[in-house]
Amino acid sequence: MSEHRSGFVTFVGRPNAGKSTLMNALVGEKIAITSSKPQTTRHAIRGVVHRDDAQLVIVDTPGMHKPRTLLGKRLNAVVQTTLGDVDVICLCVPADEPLGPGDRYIDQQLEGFPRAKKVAVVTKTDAASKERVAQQLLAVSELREWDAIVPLSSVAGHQLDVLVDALVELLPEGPPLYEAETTTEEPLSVRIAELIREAALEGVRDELPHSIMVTLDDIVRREDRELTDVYANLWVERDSQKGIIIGKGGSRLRQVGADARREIERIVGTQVHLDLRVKVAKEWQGDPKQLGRFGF
Ligand SMILES: Nc1nc2c(ncn2[C@@H]2O[C@H](COP(=O)(O)OP(=O)(O)OP(=O)(O)O)[C@@H](O)[C@H]2O)c(=O)[nH]1
Repeated sequence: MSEHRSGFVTFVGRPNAGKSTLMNALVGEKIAITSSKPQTTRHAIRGVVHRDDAQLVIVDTPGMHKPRTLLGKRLNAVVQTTLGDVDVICLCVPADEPLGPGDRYIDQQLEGFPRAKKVAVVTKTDAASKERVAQQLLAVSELREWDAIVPLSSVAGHQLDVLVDALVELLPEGPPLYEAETTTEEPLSVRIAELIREAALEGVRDELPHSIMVTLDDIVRREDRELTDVYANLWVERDSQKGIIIGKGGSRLRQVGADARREIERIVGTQVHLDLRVKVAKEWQGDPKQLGRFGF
């Protein structure tokens, strides 16, 4: 039997390419949020895939895009640091949309990381015809010399094992880096904040998704009963957005709270009481002080 392998892998690709969904499918536990809104992933989240012969540590990155706001610039800096550290970079390209300037821009950025092996992943094959998938594989293969090219569907669960095999082969030999039970390093507070943000993103449009930020004041596990109190703030940039989030008579906020609570209960393992306050941080995406407070 060959030696044990271990190392770091990250997924890049334009917004909505299916990176978060793929990582969740690989790790088998919901740790990165997914939504139909672009650019919802803001943290470098690690998931760990365990096998007898290998351990694959997956680092999720914010979408790589041309920065327009200060937040955009800081997010890109996170991406640069992440990519400098990993063993394999996977460029995700959806099968159901033609290759565009966004994909080429990111592909060109990969030149800056010569140490990493590079894998092309054609995602969402369930959403495209066989011919379309074949065309996309051809188009992708013309971008560069890849170490591997894998078409797959995270939703249908097709070819995920093929990707894991290909990635493991590209990892250096080394011991396991994490305990066998570990599936994520992300602190509980960050996971909870992300679940609330995911619930809040449901059904909102235009610029609002990017204006939403969630912070946690406290998580208190009651001693006398199976209950956890979560104190959270949902930040928006303008008073008008506050109204949208809260909804008529508070109806929308109640829905967000109920949706988030269900997901939080799954990861904390007790009932949850969620105290969710909506607050305004004026134009926080362009305010260095606010960005610092939010951890960017
Ligand atoms: N049909 C189909 N849809 C998928 C698949 N994978 C992801 N999607 C959908 O594509 C959309 C984007 O998926 P995400 O995983 O959030 O994409 P992302 O690349 O992480 O997006 P950002 O966080 O914006 O960078 C969601 O609506 C997913 O449900 C797939 O295998 N098949």
